[in-house]
Amino acid sequence: MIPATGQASRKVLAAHQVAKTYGGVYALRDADFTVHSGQVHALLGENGAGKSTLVKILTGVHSPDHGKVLIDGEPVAFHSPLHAERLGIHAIHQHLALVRGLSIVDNFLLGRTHAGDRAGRFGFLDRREAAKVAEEAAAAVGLHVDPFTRVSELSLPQAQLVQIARALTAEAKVLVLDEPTAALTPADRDNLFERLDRLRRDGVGLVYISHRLDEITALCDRATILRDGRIVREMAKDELTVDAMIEAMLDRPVRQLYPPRADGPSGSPVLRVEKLTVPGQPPVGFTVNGGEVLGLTGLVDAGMVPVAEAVCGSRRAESGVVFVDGSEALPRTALEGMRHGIALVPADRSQALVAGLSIAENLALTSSSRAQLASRTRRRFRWLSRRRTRADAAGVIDRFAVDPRRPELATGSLSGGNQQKIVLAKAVSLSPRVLVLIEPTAGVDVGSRAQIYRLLREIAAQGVAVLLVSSDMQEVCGLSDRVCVFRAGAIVAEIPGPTTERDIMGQATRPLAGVQ
Ligand SMILES: Nc1ncnc2c1ncn2[C@@H]1O[C@H](COP(=O)(O)OP(=O)(O)OP(=O)(O)O)[C@@H](O)[C@H]1O
Repeated sequence: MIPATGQASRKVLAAHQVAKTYGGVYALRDADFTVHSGQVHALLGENGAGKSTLVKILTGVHSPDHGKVLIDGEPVAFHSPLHAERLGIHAIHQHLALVRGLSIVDNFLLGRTHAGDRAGRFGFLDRREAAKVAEEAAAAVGLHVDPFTRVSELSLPQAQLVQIARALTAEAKVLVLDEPTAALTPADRDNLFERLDRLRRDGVGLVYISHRLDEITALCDRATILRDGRIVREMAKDELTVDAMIEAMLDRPVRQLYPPRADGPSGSPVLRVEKLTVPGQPPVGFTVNGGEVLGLTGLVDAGMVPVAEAVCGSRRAESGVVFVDGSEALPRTALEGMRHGIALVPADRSQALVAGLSIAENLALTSSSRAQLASRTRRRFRWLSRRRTRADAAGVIDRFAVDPRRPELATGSLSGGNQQKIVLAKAVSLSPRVLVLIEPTAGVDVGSRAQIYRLLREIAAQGVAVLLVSSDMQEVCGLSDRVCVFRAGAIVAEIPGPTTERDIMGQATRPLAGVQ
């Protein structure tokens, strides 16, 4: 295939017969993969298939156990990701790869301050010039902040935008993007795609990982499919339909992504939020009935996340009241929230998991009461408790299709999507009256997403009030019974029944006249 600029496509980066094991288990084997200049190459596969492992080898995060990496046909051994960057290989990883204690501009400058560096713009240390570049690059992806702000003061989506902006200013031969749109609104995503298209036309080779398959169809020139650590198929652009990609990844079709909504009216109000005020936002109120899924959505930082966090107690509200089943329940901590029957699936999965503990141990740490119960039981019947914990975990692994199916594995060693399934399972195991989910399927593969959506419907059908906060508008439309659209911290519209992305965006971007 010839890039749009007319120059011939070159093999800029390649993996040849690459293999990687973790603790003796293959995450990747016999992988041959080539990135061409001027093309967008998708890497597809279920959670745990080996995509991130391949990307980490191609970008200097890990060394392969076998095989080699080649740049422009020459073998290369990266010492570190910064070494790979200096050779023109840049990446936006699924996890945040910024230094949280440093400002945005200092993160932009990291590794780019050497004379003769490929990132020529930062070939000398001029913070003011770098700040200007950082500010412009951030604005171009929809983030308007002071470039001297520390990353630790940003929200997770904002920090992800910084990561994207930093990579886009690099003079890259190859840019690898692992789930870059998880935190983006459709408008920001379109903006990013335009930038990526420009990079493609300039001859940059792009590797793109996403579980949002419509993005692959829109953007990619070819795809490589991984299953259980092996490359099982290559697909050309004209084969990249959503159904064909699902079959290639899962080896089975997914009949229906979103389960049918409940028939008839939902139950009585379970969650009632009145005049809830979080710092810098106007008071808001809404109700969620038992059996109902209420979607909260809007543009990035439209204010729905702080509101949802205040409902759960993971963020302090300034004022307002929250009722669960008619009892006053404005929690001041997440633990208080759990005691009132409110469970949270947070956006940042690292908040909800102890990476060094096993799947079974993380699941056992769900609530103070359960933890106390477990420790009491553990003291008296240590062997029984461990057996029960393992058996509980095995049940969760089956129900949520966690891979690998080994309760004793540390959650830190799971792939991103599988970690997310454990976070969700922890919240569900509390038997909550109100389940609050923030970006619940970011990084989760399409087969597992279908299972999770079915589970959420089942949970709602048991009379639970489900509050879904998501920037994936397809998900909001597919799953919600009703949608509240946020803008500048206020609810600007409540849309009953099935709705469309277009309706939501119309409300999310409407001028603010009349809204406090
Ligand atoms: N640091 C690690 N230690 C042990 N095992 C690991 C580690 N990182 C990954 N693995 C294992 O390697 C396999 C491949 O994981 P990888 O992260 O490459 O999958 P992935 O295709 O990127 O999945 P996802 O879509 O969920 O991000 C998984 O079984 C995972 O549990």
